[in-house]
Amino acid sequence: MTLGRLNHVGVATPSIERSVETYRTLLGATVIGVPFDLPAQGVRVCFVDAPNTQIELIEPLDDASPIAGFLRKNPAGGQHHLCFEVADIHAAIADLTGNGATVLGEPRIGAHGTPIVFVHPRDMGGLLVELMEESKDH
Ligand SMILES: CC[C@H](C(=O)O)C(=O)SCCNC(=O)CCNC(=O)[C@H](O)C(C)(C)COP(=O)(O)OP(=O)(O)OC[C@H]1O[C@@H](n2cnc3c(N)ncnc32)[C@H](O)[C@@H]1OP(=O)(O)O
Ligand SMILES: [Co+2]
Repeated sequence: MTLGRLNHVGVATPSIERSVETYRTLLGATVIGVPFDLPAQGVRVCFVDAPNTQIELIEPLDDASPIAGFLRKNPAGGQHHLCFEVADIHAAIADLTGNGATVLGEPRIGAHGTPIVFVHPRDMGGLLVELMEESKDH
């Protein structure tokens, strides 16, 4: 596989509303999306734009959400994952598994409407990595 651009930095938060206010007032964020739910992934999402990438604020929709588990360990929230773009998610999965990495589950549609997968943190030095198939319409 070929590592593509950093699409977003996933940041877990107990409150998207409070986090948006912090990014706006402390960091001067101006382009802030409308929060939306992704029930299939158990998260509520809000994108904050930076010139070269996005912050993906993610809040748990329920106790079964992976973000709920993260917040139980990190109640204030914090950096959760990095998401890189790939040209072909299936080719990337084949390369990763061929190199012994653990890909978590099957590709599913992520917050940008394209297929995503996650690589287990133990394969990436403690970093949760999301791979997102780059959108074909650009
Ligand atoms: C809508 C999709 C959206 C998008 O961009 O399109 C998103 O990004 S949604 C993001 C939320 N979804 C996910 O995170 C799905 C993938 N995550 C998982 O499958 C789990 O969270 C997993 C496997 C990373 C951790 O599972 P779990 O929390 O149940 O297990 P543990 O707590 O025992 O953790 C095992 C091991 O991993 C370490 N860990 C957990 N979370 C993270 C993290 N975010 N970053 C780094 N490391 C993490 C945890 O500390 C444990 O380490 P150990 O040394 O074994 O104690
Ligand atoms: Co993400």
